[in-house]
Amino acid sequence: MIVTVTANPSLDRAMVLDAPLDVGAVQLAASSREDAGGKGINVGRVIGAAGEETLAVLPLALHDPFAALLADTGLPFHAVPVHGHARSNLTITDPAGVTTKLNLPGASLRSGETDALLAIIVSACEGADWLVLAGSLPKGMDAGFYVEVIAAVRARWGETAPRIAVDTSGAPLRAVVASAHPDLIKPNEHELADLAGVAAPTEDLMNAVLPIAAALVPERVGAALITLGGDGAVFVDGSGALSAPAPRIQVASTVGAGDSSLAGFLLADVRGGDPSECLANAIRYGAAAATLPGTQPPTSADFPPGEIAVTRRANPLT
Ligand SMILES: Nc1ncnc2c1ncn2[C@@H]1O[C@H](COP(=O)(O)OP(=O)(O)O)[C@@H](O)[C@H]1O
Ligand SMILES: O=P(O)(O)OC[C@H]1O[C@](O)(COP(=O)(O)O)[C@@H](O)[C@@H]1O
Repeated sequence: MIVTVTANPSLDRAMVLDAPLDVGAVQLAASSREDAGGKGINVGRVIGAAGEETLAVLPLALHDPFAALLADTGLPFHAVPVHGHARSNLTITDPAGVTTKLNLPGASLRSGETDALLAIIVSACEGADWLVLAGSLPKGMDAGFYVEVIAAVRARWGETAPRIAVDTSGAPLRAVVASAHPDLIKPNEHELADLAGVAAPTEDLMNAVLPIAAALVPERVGAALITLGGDGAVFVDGSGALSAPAPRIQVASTVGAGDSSLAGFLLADVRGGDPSECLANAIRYGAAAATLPGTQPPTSADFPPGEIAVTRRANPLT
């Protein structure tokens, strides 16, 4: 079972343009769709669509229009009652597949609501294989919330605690890496560079991120899956490093591609795959997500054709 946490869910509105985005002009969009989004929800939807057991934990206000969209997904969820409505995030995709994302900070949680969220996450982890802590934290929430969650889950479940994957950025990611030793992190190249305090690489992404990721593993994190958009992904764990290029695809919307990669990785892992199979599945799912409009969960029917070539890499630090 894979439990996902989305502390800051988002009603994702995706607009498709039939001409490049003209900043400052009035422009007619060709189409639009709305999805119940947020990183943990997206991960859970992919896992559920693949037939594996999953539970999404999230804060949700009574009468929030987000609830109807979430119910439509069929994703099993446990909602913690809160006052603030889910934010809306806007994505604009042009004919070349260039995606512009405008994300809101999300409504603050009151302190009792944060405590309730923490308690529900801990109890939801009973018997789980993985706990996925994904996305930003709502405005005003302490950047150490995920650290607190990880400590509480491990204290409650001890030897039987799930492995913990974290897909976040900025201060919450720094806090987790500084003190919580997650089993897996999934930054992209920008989030990894920000974490390491270096400029984000702009070329030769695989070779650029390998030493940055390797410096974190295994002292600070058990493993790192670094996704690189159309350049593929890199995986580093205690036994070494792997890389795989992304297939060439027709991009519809890259929203949810990173979440789908993480879901693909975890799906292969819970089905007994080795790191190479997990990385290949991450690439397949990420690329499949990018071919779908909006934030839709891909399935194996959406996989791009062909094999994913995984390469074992020399340790860049030796
Ligand atoms: N333009 C693209 N072409 C092919 N695959 C892509 C493309 N963009 C994303 N992907 C796939 O999705 C994965 C995750 O994308 P990425 O943009 O790195 O995630 P994030 O949304 O977290 O930044 C990539 O590793 C790749 O497999
Ligand atoms: O929580 P954050 O970091 O603000 O991101 C939320 C947004 O990211 C998404 O989860 C998509 O994430 P990815 O494109 O990185 O896979 C959207 O559904 C949501 O609008």
